[in-house]
Amino acid sequence: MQELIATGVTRHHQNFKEVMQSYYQLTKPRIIPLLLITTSASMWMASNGRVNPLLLVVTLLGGTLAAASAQTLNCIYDRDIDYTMERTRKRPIPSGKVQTRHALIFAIVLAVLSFTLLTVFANLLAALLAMSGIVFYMGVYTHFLKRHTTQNIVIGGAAGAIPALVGWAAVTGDLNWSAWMLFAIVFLWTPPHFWALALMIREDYAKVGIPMLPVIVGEEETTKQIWVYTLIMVASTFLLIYPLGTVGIVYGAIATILGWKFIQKSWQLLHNPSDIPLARSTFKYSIIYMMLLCLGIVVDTLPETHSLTATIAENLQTIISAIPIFQ
Ligand code: HEM
Ligand SMILES: CC(C)=CCC/C(C)=C/CC/C(C)=C/COP(=O)(O)OP(=O)(O)O
Repeated sequence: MQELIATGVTRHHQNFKEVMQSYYQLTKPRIIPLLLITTSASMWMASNGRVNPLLLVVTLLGGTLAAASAQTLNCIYDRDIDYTMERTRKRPIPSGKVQTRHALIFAIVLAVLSFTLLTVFANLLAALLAMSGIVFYMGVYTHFLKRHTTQNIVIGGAAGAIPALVGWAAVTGDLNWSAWMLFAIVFLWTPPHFWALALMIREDYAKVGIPMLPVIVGEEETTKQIWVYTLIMVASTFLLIYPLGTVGIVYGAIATILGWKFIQKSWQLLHNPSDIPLARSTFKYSIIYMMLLCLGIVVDTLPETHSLTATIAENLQTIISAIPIFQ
């Protein structure tokens, strides 16, 4: 198969629009918005709700280019298994729409553009972190882990959590505990996110010999691990409130409601490990969860929210002190 692609036998003739679409597909574009949402949440936290709009645009653009480069390299490396798996067969390289050599040039151009943009308009740390995301996703996850260990996405998940660090670094030029905490939340979120999906498509992974957890240890053990990671992840979301104090009560309320729902889903899955629709719903919820949690961070850190909660607290204090038993 690789030979076939390498010799270009399967190459397709496409018009300009189709070529553009093929390169766009190489970047696995549906995943990028959520990576940018975690970057944005981090930028809002780092700037106490006052993000410089230009820096935001530049950082998100740099992040998009870096993630697109990483995904393109992954498409090149995994072209053999992508050809065999149902879900990935139509990707541009296995379907012969883009040649491997051209994809490589595309990935390099994207990475160079990302590095330049971030270095010039944000800072060197943000640029280096974005590049480390590419290296880790490609070198550590795709090359070393994906085909060799059931812990592939646990360790590899660190790549997907790096955009949170990029966001913080772009604002402050530095990293602190809060930045690492958001990194840890995304890191711990990745196993429930991915294993719920892997439960649905484990036959596909089994076919190409990828040792995704459900393929090797089965559904029951996988749902146990999803349960444990969900509990630790949800608990970790509160560390941003205490002891870190980066976010407050509004985020706390949102994290509680969202976390409770995630725990419920994982619990149901734990007791119904073969329920594929439930696994699908848990996977979809994991995405909504991360989106809304990040939105919660943004809303919580806005100066308007601070003044609103301060006013509510003051009024509550006045009301409480007017009640005789509290006087
Ligand atoms: C090693 C870590 C991860 C693995 C192995 C993984 C794997 C996957 C896979 C296989 C899909 C299905 C894609 C498809 O059908 O083409 C998916 C979907 C998705 N992933 Fe992940 N993921 C990881 C981390 C992340 C991270 C960190 C984010 C963002 C913060 C993310 C966001 C998404 C989104 C938004 C989708 C849904 C895309 C759609 O609408 O089809 N993933 N993930
Ligand atoms: C800062 C920076 C550039 C970070 C990189 C972040 C990044 C690209 C994360 C991607 C995570 C992800 C969707 C993995 C799926 O890979 P897979 O190969 O298992 O999926 P597949 O089976 O669909 O090919």
